[in-house]
Amino acid sequence: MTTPLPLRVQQTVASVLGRVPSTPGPLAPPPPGSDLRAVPGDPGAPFVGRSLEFASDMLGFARQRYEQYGPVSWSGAFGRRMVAVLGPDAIGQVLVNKDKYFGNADGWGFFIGPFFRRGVMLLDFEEHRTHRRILQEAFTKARLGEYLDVMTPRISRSLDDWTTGDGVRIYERIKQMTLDIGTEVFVGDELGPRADRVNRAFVDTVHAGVAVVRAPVPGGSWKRGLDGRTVLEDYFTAQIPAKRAGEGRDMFSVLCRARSDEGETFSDDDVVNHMIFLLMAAHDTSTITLSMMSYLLAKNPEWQEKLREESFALGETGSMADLDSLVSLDLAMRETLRMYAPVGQLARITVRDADLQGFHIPAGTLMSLGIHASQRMEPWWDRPDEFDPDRFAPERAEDKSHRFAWMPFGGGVHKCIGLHFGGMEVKAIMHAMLRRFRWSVPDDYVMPIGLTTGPTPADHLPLRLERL
Ligand code: HEM
Repeated sequence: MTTPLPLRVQQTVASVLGRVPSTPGPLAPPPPGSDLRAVPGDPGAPFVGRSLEFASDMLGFARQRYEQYGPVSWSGAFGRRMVAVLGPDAIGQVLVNKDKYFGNADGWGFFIGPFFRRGVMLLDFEEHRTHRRILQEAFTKARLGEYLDVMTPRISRSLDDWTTGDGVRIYERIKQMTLDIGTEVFVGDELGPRADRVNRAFVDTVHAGVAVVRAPVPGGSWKRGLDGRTVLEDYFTAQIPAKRAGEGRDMFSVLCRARSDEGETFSDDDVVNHMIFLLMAAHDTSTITLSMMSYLLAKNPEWQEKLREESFALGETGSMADLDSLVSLDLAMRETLRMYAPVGQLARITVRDADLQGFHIPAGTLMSLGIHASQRMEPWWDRPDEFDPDRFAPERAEDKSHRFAWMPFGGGVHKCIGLHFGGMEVKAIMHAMLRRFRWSVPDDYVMPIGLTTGPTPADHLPLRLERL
C-alpha cells in the first residue's frame, strides 16, 4: 500500500497528539435528583481535541473509544466538546428522535452550513416535514424511471471513453461520470465549458465542508467553497424562469413545478438551496459506493466473476425491474454500504437537555453518530471486517439482528430520500462496468482510507483495468 503523503503527515501528527496527556472527566453533571449518568470522556489535545486522530483512522478511533467508554462518550473537537454515539441502540434512539431532543439544522450546520444552508437535511421539525413533502414529488417511481432513461446512455458513453491498463485511478473516473450524470439528470444541462465551470464550483463547495482551516483565508478551501456556492446560486437562479415555464423532466425542472398533496410549492430560493444540496447528497455517496465496491470486487475476484455472469445473463438493460433482478449485485452493494458507509458520520445537536440511553446531554451539545464504525461491530455482525455479501441472504439475514444494525441511509424522518435513486444509479453503473471490464489489484494491495463525507480511497484506487 502507498499511503499518500498528506495522509501520512496527518497520521503522524495524530499519533503525536494522541499521546498528549488528557484527563478523563464528565461532560456535564446530571440534573440533581435525576437518575441520569454523566457522559464519560476526555478532551484530547488543546483546540484540535481528537479530531485529527478521528480523521486519520475513523474505524480504529471509534473502536478504541467504544472499548474505553461505551456507546456514548465525549471528546474535544474544533475547540468544543462533541459527543460520539456508537452502536445501533444509541444511534437508533437519536434517529427516531421520539422526544425531539435532537436537531439537524445547527448539527449539520456546524460542518456544512455555509455551503449547503437550507438544504432539506439542514431543516428541522415542522419546516422539514413541509419541504420533504414537496421534495417527495421528485422521487416517485415514475420519475426514477425517467431519470434512468437519461442515465443509461450517458453511462455507456462515459465507459466507452475509459482507457485501460495499469494504475487506472478508478475513483477519479467514477467521480467524473457521476458528475456528468448529475449535470444531465439533475440539472438538465449539456456537458461543455459551462458545465465544467459549474462542476468545479460544486467540487469546491463539497471539499470545503471538510476543510481543516475553517475560515475564509484567501487561497484556502473554505474560501473556495464560499465562492463556489455563489457561482452555483447564480447559475441556478438565472435558469429558474425558463425551468418553471418549460416541461423538462430533469430534477431541477421537477422541483420548480413540484406541488405537494396539500398544494405547497417551493420559492425560487428554496429550489436553489435544494438543488445545491441534492447534487452533493447524490454525488459523493454514489461515487464512494461505486469506488469501494470496485475495490472489494478486485480483492474478491470470485464475487466479481459471479456478478459478471449475472450481468451477462441479463444483457444490456435499461429498466428498473431488470436492475432489481440482479440478486448478487444487490447483496454485494448492501455489503459495500455496510463496510464503507458513504456518510460515515451523521451530525446532530441537542435542542434541549436530553436523556440518551440514560446519559445526560445538555442542550447545545454537538453530536456525531458513528454509522461507519457501528456497522463493523459484533455482536450485530459476524466477523464484521470480512467481505461476505451472503450475510444479507434471507437464510442468514444478519441485517435483521437489530432494526438499526444496517443504517447506511440513516433512519427516522431524515432517512435518505434518494435511497432508491442511489441504489439504481450504483447498480446501473456497476452492471455496465462488469459487462465491459475486468479489474484487479496486486495481492498485497490494501487501500489507504481517507475522509470526505465518509471513508474514501486516499490513493484514488489504482486498478489494473482490462476491456473484455
Ligand atoms: C449510496 C448512496 C447514498 C447514501 C449511502 C446516502 C446516505 C444518506 C444518509 C445516511 C442520510 C441521512 C442523513 C441524516 O440523517 O443526517 C441521507 C439523507 C439524504 N439523502 Fe442520501 N444517500 C445516498 C444517495 C442519495 C441520493 C442519490 C440522493 C438524491 C438524489 C440523496 C439525497 C438525500 C437527501 C435529500 C437527504 C436528506 C433527507 C432529509 O433530511 O429529509 N441521497 N442520505
